[in-house]
Amino acid sequence: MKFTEQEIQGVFVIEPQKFGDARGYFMETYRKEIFDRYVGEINFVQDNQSHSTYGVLRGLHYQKGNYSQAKLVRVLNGRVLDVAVDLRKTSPTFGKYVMVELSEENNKQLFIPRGFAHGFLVLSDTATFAYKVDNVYAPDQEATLMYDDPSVGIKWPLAAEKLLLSAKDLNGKYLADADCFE
Ligand SMILES: Cc1cn([C@H]2C[C@H](O)[C@@H](COP(=O)(O)OP(=O)(O)O[C@H]3O[C@H](C)C(=O)[C@H](O)[C@H]3O)O2)c(=O)[nH]c1=O
Repeated sequence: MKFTEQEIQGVFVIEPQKFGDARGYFMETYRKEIFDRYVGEINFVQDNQSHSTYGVLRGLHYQKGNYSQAKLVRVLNGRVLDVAVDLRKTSPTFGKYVMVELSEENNKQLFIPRGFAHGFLVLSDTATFAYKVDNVYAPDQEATLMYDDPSVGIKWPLAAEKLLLSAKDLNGKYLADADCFE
């Protein structure tokens, strides 16, 4: 299992070892003792899974304050562009983002610490997305950072008219008004 820290400190791309044979393949996708050695102790408490079609953009979401969630995300089927935006006010990379292609082909995972907005854009016909979080769902603490915030400047490869977003995601806040993290 290979861990590569990204240009935003604390964000890691993780690449599991894949064992192929005539039947198919096997890989360990998470082992706490290894993960904690590279990332620091994280106690995941909830697993999530979503399925989306081409052009769906889910995000950019986060839970406010102490309800914030660290996330370990991966793609079971398909291909997505995964994005994490640093919302930690004291961070030298505040307002900056990491964008990583996660797919069933590259088996890459992304670890996103607490204090980030997270989302992804589906680039395959469909995509099944699975992830662990270290804080349970708190719907009344949810917030959305607008995917098209010019002050963040995320370079999505699809034009806005080709995107499919939920009503919630079309009515988020821009960075200047967002509930960021101390
Ligand atoms: C997140 C969540 C949602 N739900 C229910 C609430 C809604 O009835 C339904 C769909 O929720 P939502 O539209 O918020 O789902 P996504 O747009 O995929 O939200 C996720 O999108 C981005 C990528 C994230 O990183 C977050 O984990 C999460 O906000 O699932 C639950 O019951 N538990 C949960 O933990």
